[in-house]
Amino acid sequence: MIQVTWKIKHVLVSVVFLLILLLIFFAKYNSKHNAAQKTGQYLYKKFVFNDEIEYNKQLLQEASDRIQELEKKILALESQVPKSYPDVKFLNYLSRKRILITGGAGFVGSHLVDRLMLQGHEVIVADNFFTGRKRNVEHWIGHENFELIHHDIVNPLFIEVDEIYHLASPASPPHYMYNPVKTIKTNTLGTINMLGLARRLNARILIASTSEVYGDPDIHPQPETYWGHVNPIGPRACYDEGKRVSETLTYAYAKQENMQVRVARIFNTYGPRMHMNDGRVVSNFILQALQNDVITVYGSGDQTRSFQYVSDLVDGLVALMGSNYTQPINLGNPVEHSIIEFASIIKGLVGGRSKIKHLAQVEDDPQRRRPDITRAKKYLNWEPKVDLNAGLHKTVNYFKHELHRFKHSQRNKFLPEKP
Ligand SMILES: O=c1ccn([C@@H]2O[C@H](COP(=O)(O)OP(=O)(O)O[C@H]3OC[C@@H](O)[C@H](O)[C@H]3O)[C@@H](O)[C@H]2O)c(=O)[nH]1
Repeated sequence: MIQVTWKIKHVLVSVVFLLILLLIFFAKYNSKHNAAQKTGQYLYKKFVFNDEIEYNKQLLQEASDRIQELEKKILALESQVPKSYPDVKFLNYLSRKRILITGGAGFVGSHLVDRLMLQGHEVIVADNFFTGRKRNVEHWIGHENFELIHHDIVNPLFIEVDEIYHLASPASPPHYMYNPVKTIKTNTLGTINMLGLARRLNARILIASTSEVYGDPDIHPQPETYWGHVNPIGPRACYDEGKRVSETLTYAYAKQENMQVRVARIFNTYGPRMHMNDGRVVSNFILQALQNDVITVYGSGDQTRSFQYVSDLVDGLVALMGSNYTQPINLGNPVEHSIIEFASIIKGLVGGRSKIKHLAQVEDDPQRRRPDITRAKKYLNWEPKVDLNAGLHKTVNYFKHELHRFKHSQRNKFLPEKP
């Protein structure tokens, strides 16, 4: 019995001793294993993790290549699907005209393209895309009555047409001042080329002139008989003197070559398809208000302008081309607003938290401008129909949409710079 107890004790002591040995072994093994784990993590971070970044980069690159490939395929497929166009009127060959619009991809030009296409005419657009955009006329690309030519009218153009609307020229002050020599060339050489083309074809030509031919006027409102008050060497001269020469050339050709000419003096015009960085007051104020930026009023804001909606202008241009009236005609809305008042109108319409900020006055900025439209009423039976609120409402919606589009594109660098 004593021997059995001793044996149990002996076994127990041996088991305890073994357990202690095992514990020591496990403790040592664990600490070694932890160290190894730490070293492993370090090595993993140093080499494998970096590899993982490279690997992810590679995956992204592959994904982007694949997306590009798919986009190309979608474009190819889209070009096979017959495009649908707005319904154009059918005109027989006697009433259908071939009409050239220079600057037809621009703001005003593209609205004129729409009107003439819908009427059933064949329209050819010549544009150098300095301020015009393919997007403005893309809904007509591929239509059998439509043609788009990438052409700078400073160089001659040889085509066959019945009528020419010569609209090509930058029109916004920051744009036309950006390259004044080019602006002068467009309005002199470009106009000579178009008048030469019209003479060769015996085509009727309408020249887009401007209210800027009146300069900073000392007669108010401005009738067409007013000769203007223009600084010939000021920063605006490239445009206002350019357009004055354009008019001079037009009447010189008309007299010398017995041509059919029309001259529209276009006053401040606004509406959808204005460029996001057009730089003129309507687009600036709307974009500033929509983004809660300060509204930039140049000078005191007491200077005045009269704003016409683009569809009214297009009505006037088409009516003028179709009329027998050959002297210059004002096309503008006679409702006049001061610029500070205009800023409040935009703020009221858009809402938001924008504050008005006065910046330095622009050199040679005309102080008052309002068209006398007696001539247009009498000879074209034309006057503007769209009131400011309705026109601005459409324009604000257009710019809202543009902002949304640009937010989702790389091109948002084109947004007007914040002052
Ligand atoms: O951010 C702005 C932009 C413009 N303005 C002011 O608003 C007034 C209108 O300026 P815009 O740049 O819109 O246009 P302007 O009237 O000076 O020229 C225009 O005249 C008629 C057209 O032929 C042309 O499209 C354009 O030359 C100016 O007094 C200008 O100083 C501002 O106060 N803030």
